Amino acid sequence: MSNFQQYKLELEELDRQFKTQNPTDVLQFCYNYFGNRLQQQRQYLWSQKQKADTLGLTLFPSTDEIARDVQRKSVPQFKNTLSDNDPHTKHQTLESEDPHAISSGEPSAGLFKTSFESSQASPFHTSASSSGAALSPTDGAQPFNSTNYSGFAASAAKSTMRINANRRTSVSAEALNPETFGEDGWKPPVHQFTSEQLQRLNASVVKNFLFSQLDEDSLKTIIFALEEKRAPQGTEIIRQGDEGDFFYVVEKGTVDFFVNGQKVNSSGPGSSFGELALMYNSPRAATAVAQTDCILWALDRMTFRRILLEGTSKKRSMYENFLKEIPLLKSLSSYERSKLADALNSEFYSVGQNVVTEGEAGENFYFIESGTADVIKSGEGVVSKLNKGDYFGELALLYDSPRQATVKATSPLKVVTLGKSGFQRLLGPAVDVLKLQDPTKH
Ligand SMILES: Nc1ncnc2c1ncn2[C@@H]1O[C@@H]2COP(=O)(O)O[C@H]2[C@H]1O
Ligand SMILES: Nc1ncnc2c1ncn2[C@@H]1O[C@@H]2COP(=O)(O)O[C@H]2[C@H]1O
Repeated sequence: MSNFQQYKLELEELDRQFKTQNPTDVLQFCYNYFGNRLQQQRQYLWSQKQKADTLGLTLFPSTDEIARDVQRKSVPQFKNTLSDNDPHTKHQTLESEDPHAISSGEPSAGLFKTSFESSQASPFHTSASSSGAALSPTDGAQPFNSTNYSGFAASAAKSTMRINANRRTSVSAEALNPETFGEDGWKPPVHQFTSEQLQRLNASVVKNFLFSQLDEDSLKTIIFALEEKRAPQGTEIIRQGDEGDFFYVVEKGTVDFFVNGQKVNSSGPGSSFGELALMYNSPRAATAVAQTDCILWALDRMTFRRILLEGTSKKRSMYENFLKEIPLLKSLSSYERSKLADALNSEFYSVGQNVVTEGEAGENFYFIESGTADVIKSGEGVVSKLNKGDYFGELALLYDSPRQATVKATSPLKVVTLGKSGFQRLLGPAVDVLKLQDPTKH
């Protein structure tokens, strides 16, 4: 692609995003757009260093500090040079003991100088190796130990907030766009697993609904990019305000979440967390602490963005407004509604079709997104009429019983479905409301 074509593509993309987002501050918007694009390209080229050399691009200014990082073979993070000095950004500096850490309040000295930092190796205990070396069968079963924990806590304290502080940019503005990278040589990490690890992955993580929409190739990519990490009880897995590096799926244990020191949430096996900072390039929105010994599977930021970002953000924006309007879900926080959106799917039924049939086993809970349906009981006929925003199918899931009635579409029907595991995990206090409103008891 010629430089001119590339330039035109950039302008077209900027134009598209401008029209979608209609920003109030035009210069800031353009500034962020190009800063982020540059950051993405440099990050990408670092992973493709050879390609950068061929293009004659000097990626790194040769300061001593940077040379040391390169020698250590740590992967540098290319920052948007602007975020540190962005007048719209409220800076917050966490205490830093790291001599390489750049204070977020410091003015930048050059295009890449202050935007350059070495990524900190995760102090988590890792039992899958990215070097590709085969693991011994015992590797998957290392005991929890306190050294792992203290290492993690010390490292977390060193982080400073640097990217898009206190600001959540749109997902699309930040999304990596493979097309604009031309022939994209991005390669996800490929880890090797013991057969015991593979068994555990298949039994739990692979069934996560976030992965259920993926085609076979994407699913494989995700699975092999996952890294097993163990967090003994009390480990601070994520610290609020840090930048995002990994997305986590919980295989075992419970994780607590704190926002400004207040506990806001906990989640257990089958849940996931750490997506917000990766989706929006924003600082971590909460602190995540292992309430019990946890086994987690971590997915690196790039693989998350390349493979999971689009589906996740599409679902969140698709269902966000709809979920807000459902009375049953009023008690959920907006974050809980986002997590619920991740687990939803849409189904369509034509007039006269049964969505659920009396006496059958039930796997899903339903909300009506548009259209109408009748609830019919054998011997009684139509017992209820359902419209937009109504729900059904809760009884089979609440009581593990067969469907108590048939629900039939009376006009073209669009329903949003939630599977059994999401129903039990994501509805929170709404489950009590469902029990109270049981139609068979009224
Ligand atoms: N109430 C909450 N608000 C924000 N984040 C939350 C909340 N509960 C859990 N989290 C998770 O905590 C994570 C902290 O890192 P992230 O901001 O990347 O993503 C966040 C969410 O996945
Ligand atoms: N009077 C009723 N008796 C039984 N089910 C009803 C009634 N009214 C509405 N329903 C809904 O119809 C659904 C059929 O599947 P479930 O039994 O899972 O859950 C049921 C309820 O959501």
